[in-house]
Amino acid sequence: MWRGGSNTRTCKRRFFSSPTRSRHHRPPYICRLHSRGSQHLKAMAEVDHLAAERATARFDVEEMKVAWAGSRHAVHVADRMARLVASDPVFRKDNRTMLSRKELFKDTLRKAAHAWKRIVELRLTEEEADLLRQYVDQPGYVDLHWGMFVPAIKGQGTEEQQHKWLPLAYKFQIIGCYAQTELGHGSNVQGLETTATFDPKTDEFVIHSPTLTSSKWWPGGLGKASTHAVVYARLITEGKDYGIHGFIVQLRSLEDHSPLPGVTLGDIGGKFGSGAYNSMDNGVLRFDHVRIPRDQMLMRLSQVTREGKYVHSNVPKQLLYGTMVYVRQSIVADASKALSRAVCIAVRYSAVRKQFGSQDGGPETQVLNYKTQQSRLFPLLASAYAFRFVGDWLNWLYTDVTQKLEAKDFSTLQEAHACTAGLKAVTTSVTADAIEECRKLCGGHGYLNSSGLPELFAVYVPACTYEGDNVVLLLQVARILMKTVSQLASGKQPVGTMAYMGKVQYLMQCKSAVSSAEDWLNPDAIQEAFEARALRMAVNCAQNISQAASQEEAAGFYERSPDLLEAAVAHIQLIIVTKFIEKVHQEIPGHGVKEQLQALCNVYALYILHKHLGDFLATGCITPRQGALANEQLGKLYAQVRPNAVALVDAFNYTDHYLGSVLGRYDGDVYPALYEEAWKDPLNETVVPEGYHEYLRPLIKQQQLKLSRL
Ligand SMILES: CCCCCCCC/C=C\CCCCC/C=C/C(=O)SCCNC(=O)CCNC(=O)[C@H](O)C(C)(C)COP(=O)(O)OP(=O)(O)OC[C@H]1O[C@@H](n2cnc3c(N)ncnc32)[C@H](O)[C@@H]1OP(=O)(O)O
Ligand SMILES: Cc1cc2nc3c(=O)[nH]c(=O)nc-3n(C[C@H](O)[C@H](O)[C@H](O)COP(=O)(O)OP(=O)(O)OC[C@H]3O[C@@H](n4cnc5c(N)ncnc54)[C@H](O)[C@@H]3O)c2cc1C
Repeated sequence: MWRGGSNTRTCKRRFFSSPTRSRHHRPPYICRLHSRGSQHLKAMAEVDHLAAERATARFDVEEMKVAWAGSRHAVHVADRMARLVASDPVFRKDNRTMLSRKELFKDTLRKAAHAWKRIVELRLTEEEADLLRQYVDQPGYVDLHWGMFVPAIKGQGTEEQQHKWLPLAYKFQIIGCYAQTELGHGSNVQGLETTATFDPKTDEFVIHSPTLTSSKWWPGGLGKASTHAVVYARLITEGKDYGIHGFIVQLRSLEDHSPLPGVTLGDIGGKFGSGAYNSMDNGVLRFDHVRIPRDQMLMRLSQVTREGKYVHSNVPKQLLYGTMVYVRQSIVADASKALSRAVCIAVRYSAVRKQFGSQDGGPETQVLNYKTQQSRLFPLLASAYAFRFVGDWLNWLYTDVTQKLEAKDFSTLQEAHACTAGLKAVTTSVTADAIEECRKLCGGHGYLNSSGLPELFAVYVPACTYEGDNVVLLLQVARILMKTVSQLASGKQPVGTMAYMGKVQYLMQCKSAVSSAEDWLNPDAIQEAFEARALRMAVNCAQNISQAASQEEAAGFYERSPDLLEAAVAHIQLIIVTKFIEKVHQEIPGHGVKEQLQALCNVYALYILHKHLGDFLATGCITPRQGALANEQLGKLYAQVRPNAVALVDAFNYTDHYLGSVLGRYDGDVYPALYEEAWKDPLNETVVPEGYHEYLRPLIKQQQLKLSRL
């Protein structure tokens, strides 16, 4: 009966109804846990398996938390919001990868509603509310509502339009998304096909999807949740196509959520990974001559008059792309969060995990002590810090440019575009690859969902594509680099992050003075090598393009685009290194904090130099010997980081809830957690699996029968 009986009875039921028997069948460790109950678990949680690691840190972790978060206030608020989320059972997420798509989506709606309830009840500030949503850590329609719909209205709506729509959005009386991408075009925004044709008879726009490929496809929150969208469509008036513009369109009834007449919409289907981005209802949308009032065209940049006349304000057309610029800078800030989570898991687990080295019965070696582990992991740790600081700087730049735009100063628009596009591309590509590397650094256990790494990767990796495919964005940077190089001859001095190109005479011929490994600790030596490499790569590309004299410039650019991509990456890496060096030059309080950041800055720079040694050598910035010295210094830096590694990830100040990883637990008590987690899998709900009677038993019996006949 027990073995062959109903396989739908759960283990839980059996354990409680027949303790003796269940103990017999239940894995021994679980029995021990349950018999001792929560007291035992509590006692276990008090053991800090990483205490010895924490004791070797040579800096003040609390002060490093401040350096990471940006201020004492930021640490305090983040801490409060993280704990608020972690202690609320509604925000539980450990079961997420086991939910069906429908359950996961409903769970997301529930969490979003509960988060909003808490935000209102506790009267949280905008800063606190943003953090709370971040710690809920589940992609959902609210990301697009707050992250793109509201900013699009703020950036492209007139005062009057903002006055009308923003209060509705702020109180969730409407839910909005950002509907730009179509089935046929995403990267090429000018190629979008949806039309918005002005009808002067009724003072309305007619929104229409003329082809299958014009169907809106991908917008997050569109599939099931949104009532409204900012829709990007070709504006046609007086028979003329004026290109892409934004329109506020209602999609669903505010009474029963059904699609409005002429609107067809739904979810586009399951996406990569279990759990992960499947909590988001990315959607498809088609319009069949849907009419909206004229005043629902976002009219800050250009207008259509009552008579149907098109009027463009005296501002650059690219301001239409402002929402994307805003989100790209947020994505850079987000990269350091995702990367630091993965690194935190891999560092803590590497300190716990031991393999080999105990021939004489002594302790085995912590895998974190292997030089190969360090050389793979510490550059990622350094990158997390580097991205954090360049993200802060980019946020400053964005705010500065926005203020200038308000004052009708458009001089820094190109700089904002190049920096947001390039940094978004480099930081997301590195982070996605780094999460996967962290999974490998955790060996087999990293492949388990309970490590948190597979889901983190699956959620993160589309960042390389959304908000602009990374290659497309880097080519934008390359174009600006080529423009800047071409202007050098005319004596125009480049500004902002391109200013170094003004030192062209020097940087094209300088030779690095490094003669010992320690010389690479000099920030000037690093800065010079990175500047010379970036400039020489850009100039080489420009020369190659112009030498293809038979070709048009655009054709030359197309031909050389793989090299241009590398030149753009070199330029962006220079920005990251420069901003890290500038950060370390600042006053940084706290015992040993500045020294640790200095070491990480050097790790980041020398790792990039080592990884891209080909570029540095090919452009003649450094000699092979100097390259070898950089690698030698890198090894010394890894040894310096090693005793501080666990404390450096503690400084991220992540709760176990937010990390969502049995391998990255703060207390390092990994094995009982892994063991316990396994038994939560739905497959373990029954001892005998479903399907046994249909498939396994007949197979075994058949074989037994055959054998018995022999
Ligand atoms: C939503 C969450 C918000 C915050 C949370 C942060 C945390 C994030 C975590 C999770 C959130 C996940 C949410 C994901 C949501 C995803 C949304 C989307 O994907 S929305 C769709 C995004 N689509 C794109 O990015 C499309 C990319 N394509 C383009 O941007 C353009 O087509 C282009 C590639 C730039 C080309 O444009 P175009 O053909 O018009 O022009 P060009 O000829 O190339 O250039 C003409 C000149 O314009 C300049 N330019 C181009 N872009 C800009 C810009 N943005 N700003 C300023 N200037 C720009 C360009 O340099 C040319 O200049 P000149 O040479 O003429 O001087
Ligand atoms: C998870 C997710 C969420 C999204 N959310 C939204 C949303 O909320 N709203 C919205 O409007 N959109 C959204 N998008 C769409 C997203 O913005 C686009 O997918 C993205 O801009 C890339 O465009 P594409 O899909 O057309 O790629 P494609 O351009 O078709 O890219 C395909 C390949 O072609 C290459 N390529 C394209 N053009 C060039 C070129 N000029 N030179 C060299 N190579 C090129 C690319 O590098 C890539 O390798 C989302 C996408 C994802 C994956």
